[in-house]
Amino acid sequence: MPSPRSSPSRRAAPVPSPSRRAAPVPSPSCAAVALRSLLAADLRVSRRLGVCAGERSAWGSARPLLRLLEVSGHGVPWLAGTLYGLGRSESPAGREVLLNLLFALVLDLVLVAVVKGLVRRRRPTHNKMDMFVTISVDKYSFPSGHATRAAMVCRFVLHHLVLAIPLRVLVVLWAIIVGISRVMLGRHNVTDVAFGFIMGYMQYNVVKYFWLSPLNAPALFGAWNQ
Ligand SMILES: CC(C)=CCC/C(C)=C/CC/C(C)=C/COP(=O)(O)O
Repeated sequence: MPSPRSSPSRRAAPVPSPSRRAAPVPSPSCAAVALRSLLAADLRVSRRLGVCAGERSAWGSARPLLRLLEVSGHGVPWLAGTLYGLGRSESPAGREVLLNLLFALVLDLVLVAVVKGLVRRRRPTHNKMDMFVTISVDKYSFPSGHATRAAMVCRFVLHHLVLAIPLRVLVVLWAIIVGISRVMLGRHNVTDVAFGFIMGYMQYNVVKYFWLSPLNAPALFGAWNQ
């Protein structure tokens, strides 16, 4: 007669030899716990604020307006507008500013793509991926490219265009609203936008440091000014 199989519960547990005992699991550091709590709160708050994430969301009827704002901070219209301005500009000073704006916009696209590719944070699950023209890294959400561009362009415009105070206020408001709309549309979490604003603000410092002028890039301007 075959002998009955012993059930797993009846089997004697193997006793690990002292040398093979599992190493104690280190408890997470305070910083790791704080970061995890911040990210959990970020997800919770961002989901609540995503009131225009879909047509059926609480403020779904405002979605077309926010999508218009999305286009206003998108890379394509900014690049196209700057190239168009460069082609039409007749003053050397205007060309210098526009050439540096072009440099700033390309720098922004590259830096955002690098950080998105390194961090690889997925967009919020409530986001509907119906964005106007995206590149592969745009499946990731950290940082918000719209927030970096809005903050950088805002600083650029305030430094290089002579504008009346109401217009200056409007430029700042536009940048802030573009950032907020990213969370309302469900495209981003709050931390993506907050970091995007900081990164865009600092990117302008890079543009200022490497400012292209006829003195440091004579070949670039010489060909043009002939
Ligand atoms: C010439 C060339 C490669 C242009 C690329 C312009 C382009 C597709 C930019 C992407 C803009 C975009 C969808 C950024 C994503 O913004 P988030 O705020 O959603 O991160």
